[in-house]
This record gives sequence, C-alpha cells and structure tokens, in this order.
Amino acid sequence: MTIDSLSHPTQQVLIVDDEVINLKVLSNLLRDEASIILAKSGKQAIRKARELRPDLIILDIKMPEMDGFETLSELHQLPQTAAIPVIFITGLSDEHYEEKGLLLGAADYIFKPFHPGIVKARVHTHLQLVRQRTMLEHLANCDSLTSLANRRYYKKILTREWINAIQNKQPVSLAIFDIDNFKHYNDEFGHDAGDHLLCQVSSILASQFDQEPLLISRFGGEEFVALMPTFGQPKARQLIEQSVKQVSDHTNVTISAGGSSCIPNDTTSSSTLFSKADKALYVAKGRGKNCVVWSEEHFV
Ligand SMILES: Nc1nc2c(ncn2[C@@H]2O[C@H](COP(=O)(O)OP(=O)(O)OP(=O)(O)O)[C@@H](O)[C@H]2O)c(=O)[nH]1
Repeated sequence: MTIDSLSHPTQQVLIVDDEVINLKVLSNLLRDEASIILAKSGKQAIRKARELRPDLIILDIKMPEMDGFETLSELHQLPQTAAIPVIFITGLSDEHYEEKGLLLGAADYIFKPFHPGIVKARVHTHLQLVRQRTMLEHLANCDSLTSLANRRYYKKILTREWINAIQNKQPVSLAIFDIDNFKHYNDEFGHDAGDHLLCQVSSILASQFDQEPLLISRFGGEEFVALMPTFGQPKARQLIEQSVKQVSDHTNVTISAGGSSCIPNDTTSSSTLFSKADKALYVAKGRGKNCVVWSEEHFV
C-alpha cells in the first residue's frame, strides 16, 4: 500500500433501489457526474460497497428483506464502508422518517417524486465534499516531496495493525531504511540533487511495498520505515534485502536497513519493536553500510 491508494481517480456512485425503473432513471440522471454501480437490495448494496468502495451511496428506504435504515446501520458498522456518505431517496416523506434517517447518519434525505435538477445538484455537492475530504486526507497523510505516506499516517496504521496482530496472534515486522552517506551526496551534488535522489529511492521502495498489508513511509529526512503486518522474520527480511539491493542496483547510492519482528501481545509495545529495528540499523551502519541487520541477531 502506498498513499496513492487512498484516492480514486474517477468517482463512483452506488444506487440502491428494488425498483428497476428507479435505478434506470437515477443512473441516466447521474452518469455525467460519476460512474454508476447498481444494487437491487440492501444485502447486494453492502457487498458491492465493501468490494468497490464507492464515493457516495444513494439509498432507497422501502425495500423487501432489508430496508434502507438497516442497510445504512450495517454500512456504518463495517470499517470499509463506515465513512461513505449515504443519501436517502425515498417515498417516505414523513418528517419523522427524515429525522430518523439523518440521525442514523445519512448525509442527505430527498423525497420522491424528486426534481431531477435538485437531485443532480445535491449529488454534485456531496461528490465535491468527498473530493475535498480526500484531498485533505492526502495532504495530512502524505509526504509532499516523495508522495510516500508520512510519519503521521505510518503511526495511524501501526496502531491499527498492532491491535489486529494482537487479536489474530499474527507477527508484525518493521524495518528502518537510511540512505548511506547522504550528507556527502548533498554536499557533493547540491540539495536539489539530494531531493531528486530521495524521490528516486522512494519510488523504488514504493514499488517493493505496493501490496496490502505492506506500508512504506518517509519517517523523516533520509529515513524510511517499512511496516510489514502478518510478515514473520524470514519473509520480511527477504523483502528488505531485496529492497536494499534494488536501491544499490538502480541509483548512485546505497541504503542500510535494520529490522525487527515479533508476535505482539498485551505486554509488548510497538515502540520496543521500533527501537530494536533502530538499534539494528545502527549495527548495519557500523558493518560498512549497504546491508541489512535483523534485531534478533543482537538483541533478544
Ligand atoms: N536534499 C535533502 N537532504 C535532506 C533532507 N532531509 C535531510 N537531509 C539531509 O540528510 C543528511 C543526513 O546526514 P547524516 O544524518 O549525517 O547521515 P549520512 O550522511 O547519510 O550518514 P550515514 O547515515 O552514517 O550513512 C543531512 O545532510 C540532511 O541535511 C531533504 O529533504 N532533502
């Protein structure tokens, strides 16, 4: 995973209605605004929303089996769909239902029969809000020079993955990369060339860690942290060694890495994992750089 996976180039709207004619009318109306996904029931909507992560959901309320209120409640309970805004479009025009829908967390409530222009305008506004939110998230979580995840985002994901690992009794590995002799590179070629090199190294690392659940982040300066949830030491170490080799094969510099692995429990802390990796990095630098040291070799 890189930070780019947080944004989606074309916005998608999921329309949910048990009446095919309503699905047709709404998709014709909104196809200029976004690409359209259709669902004919609450259950189907939840499945598609989990899989496709649309930017906005337009939800009918009166549907057999699972009504719109139940569908919204379930969407809000799932981590993959909890933040997707939902607009109710419904024949239930009683204010009591409108209040219920908004209190459940709907972004908007539109009565049927609807005025096409008003629906279009409201959908347009909500999609614009989603774009603005995505942009803010991107700015908050992304390193502006390299476009990698920043330290703030890394910490957020580390907290989440640490809890997951405890619950599922799975390993977590972490490695810190540091560019070797970068001060010398800056002094020799200038700060702009140094920036360019940081971007080059970042893009090589991003290509090595582009699969879920991996995360590569710029921790600061010329230091990068790779988080490898579910990876035990052998698999993690192999990936880190491969990354170090890729940088030395494709740039004018080398990098060193220190790694550490554990199966977290209630008594272990992620900062211990980090400090073990940091100490291993120090050892790697002392061994002549351009190499990987894993903490177990030196710190049990
Ligand atoms: N161009 C550029 N340089 C940076 C940036 N952030 C940190 N640096 C430089 O990175 C260099 C890090 O130097 P040191 O900490 O001495 O490490 P080093 O020269 O790589 O030495 P070793 O870590 O022992 O291999 C400093 O010169 C910083 O100015 C940045 O965003 N752009």
